[in-house]
Amino acid sequence: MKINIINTSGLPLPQYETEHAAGMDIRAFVQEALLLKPLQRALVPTGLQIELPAGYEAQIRPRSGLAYKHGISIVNAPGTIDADYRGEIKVLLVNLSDTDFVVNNGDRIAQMVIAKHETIVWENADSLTETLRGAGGYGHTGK
Ligand SMILES: O=c1ccn([C@H]2C[C@H](O)[C@@H](COP(=O)(O)OP(=O)(O)OP(=O)(O)O)O2)c(=O)[nH]1
Ligand SMILES: [Mg+2]
Repeated sequence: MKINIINTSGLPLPQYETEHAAGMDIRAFVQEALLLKPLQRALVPTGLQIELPAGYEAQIRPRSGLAYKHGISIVNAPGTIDADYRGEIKVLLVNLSDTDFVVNNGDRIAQMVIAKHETIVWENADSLTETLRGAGGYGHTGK
């Protein structure tokens, strides 16, 4: 499937790093290196604008390597790129470690998964079907 993209970053397009990868790594597009102090967050530009077909979304997810080695995550994970959004995609990084982290131009800071979604219509109801779980949750089945 082809999706229109505008790339003003001069960096490589997001790409699948392996044959069956779900996510394409996306890169930071910054004029100068960005310093993220412990617990600091930043909206990191990518220089990318996309045109998703109706019924699709793009999810912006953390990379596990950055999370494990440097405590770098995404505040709103998974970020949601709506099909009707035409602005620049940005990544809301947060440094959850106790040391500074530097983002350089071109660094692969996150990954994007293109996914289908439903658009639903609510049906007002007076009751819902019964299930074994019922209202149980939050660990009610035990460890
Ligand atoms: O990580 C993200 C999340 C969102 N967006 C863009 C695309 C998305 O379509 C738009 C709105 O995102 P969202 O719905 O999550 O934010 P909101 O706070 O609900 O803003 P809005 O009222 O504009 O929908 O912002 C990004 O670039 N990166
Ligand atoms: Mg919204």
